[in-house]
Amino acid sequence: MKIALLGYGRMGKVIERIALERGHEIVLRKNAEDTFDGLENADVAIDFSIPDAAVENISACLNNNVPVVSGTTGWLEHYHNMVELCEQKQGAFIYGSNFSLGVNIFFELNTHLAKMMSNLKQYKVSMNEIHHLQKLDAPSGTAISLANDIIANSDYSSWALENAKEDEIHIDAIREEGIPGTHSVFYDSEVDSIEIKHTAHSREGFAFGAVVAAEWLYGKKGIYTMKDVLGL
Ligand SMILES: NC(=O)C1=CN([C@@H]2O[C@H](COP(=O)(O)OP(=O)(O)OC[C@H]3O[C@@H](n4cnc5c(N)ncnc54)[C@H](OP(=O)(O)O)[C@@H]3O)[C@@H](O)[C@H]2O)C=CC1
Ligand SMILES: O=C(O)C1=N[C@H](C(=O)O)C[C@H](O)C1
Repeated sequence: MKIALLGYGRMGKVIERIALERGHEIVLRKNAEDTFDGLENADVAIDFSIPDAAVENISACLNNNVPVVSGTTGWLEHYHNMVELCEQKQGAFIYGSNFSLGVNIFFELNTHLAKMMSNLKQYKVSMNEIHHLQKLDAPSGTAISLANDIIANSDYSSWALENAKEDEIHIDAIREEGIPGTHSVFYDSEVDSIEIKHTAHSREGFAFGAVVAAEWLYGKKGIYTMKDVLGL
Protein backbone atom coordinates (compact mmCIF):
# COMPACT_ATOMS: atom_id res chain seq x y z
CA MET A 1 0.00 0.00 0.00
CA LYS A 2 0.98 3.62 -0.50
CA ILE A 3 0.83 5.28 2.93
CA ALA A 4 0.66 9.00 3.85
CA LEU A 5 2.08 9.80 7.29
CA LEU A 6 0.33 12.84 8.79
CA GLY A 7 2.67 13.60 11.67
CA TYR A 8 6.25 12.42 11.30
CA GLY A 9 7.42 12.65 14.90
CA ARG A 10 8.20 9.91 17.46
CA MET A 11 5.26 7.73 16.37
CA GLY A 12 5.42 8.60 12.66
CA LYS A 13 9.01 7.39 12.47
CA VAL A 14 8.31 4.03 14.17
CA ILE A 15 5.24 3.57 11.94
CA GLU A 16 7.38 4.30 8.86
CA ARG A 17 9.92 1.61 9.82
CA ILE A 18 7.25 -1.03 10.45
CA ALA A 19 5.32 -0.09 7.27
CA LEU A 20 8.49 -0.41 5.16
CA GLU A 21 9.31 -3.77 6.80
CA ARG A 22 5.82 -4.95 5.81
CA GLY A 23 6.37 -3.97 2.18
CA HIS A 24 4.51 -0.67 2.08
CA GLU A 25 5.63 2.59 0.51
CA ILE A 26 5.54 6.02 2.15
CA VAL A 27 4.23 8.70 -0.24
CA LEU A 28 3.92 11.63 2.19
CA ARG A 29 5.60 12.58 5.47
CA LYS A 30 3.77 15.68 6.72
CA ASN A 31 4.75 17.81 9.69
CA ALA A 32 3.49 21.29 10.69
CA GLU A 33 5.12 23.26 7.87
CA ASP A 34 4.41 20.75 5.10
CA THR A 35 1.54 20.72 2.58
CA PHE A 36 -0.79 17.83 1.75
CA ASP A 37 0.89 17.40 -1.65
CA GLY A 38 1.03 13.66 -2.35
CA LEU A 39 -1.99 12.75 -0.22
CA GLU A 40 -3.99 12.12 -3.40
CA ASN A 41 -1.56 9.29 -4.28
CA ALA A 42 -2.06 7.47 -0.97
CA ASP A 43 -4.10 4.28 -0.51
CA VAL A 44 -4.40 5.06 3.19
CA ALA A 45 -3.26 7.75 5.64
CA ILE A 46 -2.05 7.38 9.23
CA ASP A 47 -2.41 10.47 11.43
CA PHE A 48 -0.25 10.67 14.57
CA SER A 49 0.14 14.44 14.84
CA ILE A 50 -0.95 16.92 17.51
CA PRO A 51 -4.38 17.69 19.03
CA ASP A 52 -4.75 20.98 17.10
CA ALA A 53 -3.97 19.36 13.71
CA ALA A 54 -5.98 16.14 13.85
CA VAL A 55 -9.28 17.56 12.55
CA GLU A 56 -7.60 19.26 9.58
CA ASN A 57 -5.63 16.11 8.77
CA ILE A 58 -8.58 13.72 9.01
CA SER A 59 -10.80 16.12 7.03
CA ALA A 60 -8.19 16.39 4.26
CA CYS A 61 -8.15 12.59 3.96
CA LEU A 62 -11.92 12.22 3.89
CA ASN A 63 -12.28 15.07 1.38
CA ASN A 64 -9.70 13.35 -0.87
CA ASN A 65 -11.33 9.92 -0.54
CA VAL A 66 -8.31 8.52 1.35
CA PRO A 67 -9.11 6.06 4.20
CA VAL A 68 -7.64 7.39 7.44
CA VAL A 69 -6.40 5.86 10.69
CA SER A 70 -5.96 8.41 13.48
CA GLY A 71 -4.14 7.79 16.74
CA THR A 72 -3.79 11.44 17.69
CA THR A 73 -5.31 12.14 21.10
CA GLY A 74 -6.69 15.29 22.70
CA TRP A 75 -9.20 16.34 20.01
CA LEU A 76 -12.16 14.06 20.82
CA GLU A 77 -14.65 16.90 21.32
CA HIS A 78 -14.67 17.07 17.49
CA TYR A 79 -14.98 13.31 16.90
CA HIS A 80 -18.69 13.55 15.95
CA ASN A 81 -17.81 16.08 13.19
CA MET A 82 -15.37 13.61 11.66
CA VAL A 83 -17.97 10.85 11.85
CA GLU A 84 -20.47 13.12 10.05
CA LEU A 85 -17.91 14.02 7.37
CA CYS A 86 -16.99 10.37 6.89
CA GLU A 87 -20.66 9.45 6.44
CA GLN A 88 -21.22 12.36 4.05
CA LYS A 89 -18.20 11.42 1.91
CA GLN A 90 -18.82 7.67 2.28
CA GLY A 91 -15.24 7.35 3.43
CA ALA A 92 -13.35 5.10 5.81
CA PHE A 93 -12.12 6.15 9.26
CA ILE A 94 -10.69 4.57 12.41
CA TYR A 95 -9.86 6.52 15.55
CA GLY A 96 -8.11 4.66 18.36
CA SER A 97 -6.87 6.17 21.60
CA ASN A 98 -4.47 3.23 21.71
CA PHE A 99 -3.56 0.85 18.87
CA SER A 100 -1.58 -1.71 20.88
CA LEU A 101 -2.98 -5.24 21.08
CA GLY A 102 -2.21 -5.37 24.80
CA VAL A 103 -4.14 -2.19 25.60
CA ASN A 104 -7.12 -3.34 23.54
CA ILE A 105 -7.21 -6.55 25.60
CA PHE A 106 -6.80 -4.37 28.71
CA PHE A 107 -9.88 -2.36 27.55
CA GLU A 108 -11.91 -5.60 27.47
CA LEU A 109 -10.61 -6.60 30.91
CA ASN A 110 -11.45 -3.15 32.30
CA THR A 111 -15.04 -3.36 31.00
CA HIS A 112 -15.48 -6.85 32.41
CA LEU A 113 -14.12 -5.77 35.79
CA ALA A 114 -16.35 -2.66 35.81
CA LYS A 115 -19.42 -4.85 35.25
CA MET A 116 -18.39 -7.20 38.07
CA MET A 117 -17.73 -4.30 40.46
CA SER A 118 -20.81 -2.22 39.59
CA ASN A 119 -22.89 -3.40 42.56
CA LEU A 120 -20.01 -3.41 45.06
CA LYS A 121 -20.40 0.14 46.32
CA GLN A 122 -17.73 -0.30 49.02
CA TYR A 123 -15.07 0.01 46.28
CA LYS A 124 -14.06 3.44 45.00
CA VAL A 125 -12.54 3.62 41.49
CA SER A 126 -9.55 5.75 40.56
CA MET A 127 -6.98 5.66 37.77
CA ASN A 128 -3.54 6.88 36.90
CA GLU A 129 -1.65 7.28 33.65
CA ILE A 130 2.09 7.90 33.35
CA HIS A 131 3.67 9.36 30.20
CA HIS A 132 6.83 11.09 28.96
CA LEU A 133 7.34 14.82 29.55
CA GLN A 134 6.62 15.82 25.92
CA LYS A 135 2.99 14.67 25.98
CA LEU A 136 0.67 17.60 25.12
CA ASP A 137 -2.66 16.29 26.43
CA ALA A 138 -3.88 15.13 29.86
CA PRO A 139 -5.39 12.83 30.73
CA SER A 140 -4.25 10.48 28.00
CA GLY A 141 -6.72 9.33 25.35
CA THR A 142 -6.32 5.80 26.69
CA ALA A 143 -7.25 6.92 30.21
CA ILE A 144 -10.36 8.65 28.82
CA SER A 145 -11.35 5.44 26.98
CA LEU A 146 -10.88 3.40 30.18
CA ALA A 147 -12.90 5.92 32.22
CA ASN A 148 -15.71 6.01 29.65
CA ASP A 149 -15.96 2.21 29.68
CA ILE A 150 -16.24 2.25 33.50
CA ILE A 151 -18.83 5.05 33.36
CA ALA A 152 -20.91 3.06 30.85
CA ASN A 153 -20.99 0.13 33.28
CA SER A 154 -21.37 1.82 36.68
CA ASP A 155 -22.98 4.74 38.54
CA TYR A 156 -19.98 7.02 37.89
CA SER A 157 -21.04 9.99 35.75
CA SER A 158 -17.72 11.48 34.58
CA TRP A 159 -14.00 11.73 35.31
CA ALA A 160 -11.90 14.55 36.81
CA LEU A 161 -8.21 15.35 37.05
CA GLU A 162 -8.68 17.29 40.30
CA ASN A 163 -11.25 17.55 43.10
CA ALA A 164 -13.22 14.52 41.90
CA LYS A 165 -16.74 14.42 43.34
CA GLU A 166 -18.27 11.24 44.76
CA ASP A 167 -19.64 10.18 41.34
CA GLU A 168 -16.49 11.15 39.40
CA ILE A 169 -13.48 8.96 38.66
CA HIS A 170 -10.25 10.63 39.71
CA ILE A 171 -7.50 10.33 37.06
CA ASP A 172 -3.97 11.17 38.12
CA ALA A 173 -1.94 12.25 35.04
CA ILE A 174 1.75 11.80 35.89
CA ARG A 175 4.57 12.97 33.61
CA GLU A 176 8.03 11.33 33.90
CA GLU A 177 11.02 11.30 31.56
CA GLY A 178 10.93 8.56 28.92
CA ILE A 179 7.76 6.67 29.87
CA PRO A 180 5.97 5.40 26.68
CA GLY A 181 2.60 4.90 28.43
CA THR A 182 1.42 3.18 31.63
CA HIS A 183 -2.22 2.94 32.73
CA SER A 184 -3.68 1.59 36.00
CA VAL A 185 -7.22 1.23 37.29
CA PHE A 186 -7.71 0.87 41.06
CA TYR A 187 -10.69 -0.36 43.08
CA ASP A 188 -10.10 0.50 46.76
CA SER A 189 -12.21 -0.52 49.76
CA GLU A 190 -11.53 -0.30 53.51
CA VAL A 191 -10.27 -3.86 53.55
CA ASP A 192 -8.49 -4.40 50.25
CA SER A 193 -7.56 -3.13 46.78
CA ILE A 194 -7.78 -4.51 43.26
CA GLU A 195 -5.49 -3.08 40.56
CA ILE A 196 -5.18 -3.74 36.84
CA LYS A 197 -2.27 -2.25 34.93
CA HIS A 198 -0.88 -2.06 31.39
CA THR A 199 2.72 -0.99 30.81
CA ALA A 200 4.03 -0.23 27.31
CA HIS A 201 7.77 -0.97 27.09
CA SER A 202 8.21 1.06 23.87
CA ARG A 203 6.16 2.67 21.05
CA GLU A 204 6.49 -0.49 18.95
CA GLY A 205 3.10 -1.95 19.92
CA PHE A 206 1.21 1.28 19.18
CA ALA A 207 2.88 1.63 15.79
CA PHE A 208 2.44 -2.02 14.79
CA GLY A 209 -1.27 -1.81 15.66
CA ALA A 210 -1.69 1.36 13.59
CA VAL A 211 -0.12 -0.28 10.51
CA VAL A 212 -2.29 -3.39 10.95
CA ALA A 213 -5.36 -1.11 11.26
CA ALA A 214 -4.38 0.70 8.03
CA GLU A 215 -4.00 -2.63 6.20
CA TRP A 216 -7.39 -3.74 7.55
CA LEU A 217 -9.13 -0.46 6.58
CA TYR A 218 -7.84 -0.42 2.99
CA GLY A 219 -10.74 -1.20 0.63
CA LYS A 220 -13.44 -0.69 3.28
CA LYS A 221 -16.02 2.07 3.81
CA GLY A 222 -17.37 3.13 7.19
CA ILE A 223 -16.38 4.11 10.73
CA TYR A 224 -14.58 1.49 12.77
CA THR A 225 -12.56 0.97 15.95
CA MET A 226 -9.71 -1.33 16.96
CA LYS A 227 -12.35 -3.68 18.36
CA ASP A 228 -13.44 -4.29 14.75
CA VAL A 229 -9.85 -4.65 13.52
CA LEU A 230 -8.96 -7.19 16.22
CA GLY A 231 -12.33 -8.96 16.18
CA LEU A 232 -12.76 -8.45 19.95
N1 LIG B 1 -3.34 5.96 19.64
C1 LIG B 1 -2.14 5.48 20.00
O1 LIG B 1 -1.90 4.26 20.03
C2 LIG B 1 -1.07 6.44 20.33
C3 LIG B 1 -1.32 7.78 20.21
N2 LIG B 1 -0.33 8.69 20.38
C4 LIG B 1 -0.69 10.06 20.07
O2 LIG B 1 -0.14 10.36 18.81
C5 LIG B 1 0.18 11.75 18.73
C6 LIG B 1 1.62 11.90 18.28
O3 LIG B 1 2.48 11.40 19.25
P1 LIG B 1 4.07 11.51 19.07
O4 LIG B 1 4.49 10.97 17.77
O5 LIG B 1 4.66 10.97 20.31
O6 LIG B 1 4.24 13.09 19.05
P2 LIG B 1 5.41 13.96 18.36
O7 LIG B 1 5.34 15.31 19.01
O8 LIG B 1 6.69 13.22 18.39
O9 LIG B 1 4.95 14.06 16.85
C7 LIG B 1 3.90 14.85 16.43
C8 LIG B 1 4.24 15.30 15.05
O10 LIG B 1 3.12 15.99 14.50
C9 LIG B 1 3.65 17.01 13.69
N3 LIG B 1 2.67 18.02 13.36
C10 LIG B 1 2.41 19.23 13.95
N4 LIG B 1 1.46 19.89 13.28
C11 LIG B 1 1.11 19.10 12.24
C12 LIG B 1 0.21 19.23 11.17
N5 LIG B 1 -0.54 20.35 11.03
N6 LIG B 1 0.09 18.21 10.28
C13 LIG B 1 0.83 17.11 10.40
N7 LIG B 1 1.75 16.94 11.38
C14 LIG B 1 1.88 17.91 12.27
C15 LIG B 1 4.82 17.55 14.46
O11 LIG B 1 5.67 18.24 13.55
P3 LIG B 1 6.48 19.58 13.92
O12 LIG B 1 7.70 19.09 14.59
O13 LIG B 1 6.72 20.23 12.58
O14 LIG B 1 5.60 20.41 14.83
C16 LIG B 1 5.43 16.27 14.99
O15 LIG B 1 6.40 15.74 14.12
C17 LIG B 1 -0.15 12.32 20.10
O16 LIG B 1 -1.44 12.87 20.08
C18 LIG B 1 -0.13 11.09 21.02
O17 LIG B 1 -0.95 11.24 22.15
C19 LIG B 1 0.94 8.32 20.70
C20 LIG B 1 1.24 7.02 20.87
C21 LIG B 1 0.26 5.96 20.70
O1 LIG C 1 1.31 10.51 23.83
C1 LIG C 1 1.67 9.32 23.93
O2 LIG C 1 2.85 8.98 23.95
C2 LIG C 1 0.61 8.29 24.02
N1 LIG C 1 -0.61 8.65 23.80
C3 LIG C 1 -1.75 7.82 23.76
C4 LIG C 1 -2.77 8.28 24.76
O3 LIG C 1 -2.94 9.49 24.96
O4 LIG C 1 -3.45 7.42 25.36
C5 LIG C 1 -1.43 6.36 23.80
C6 LIG C 1 -0.19 5.98 24.55
O5 LIG C 1 -0.47 5.87 25.90
C7 LIG C 1 0.98 6.89 24.28
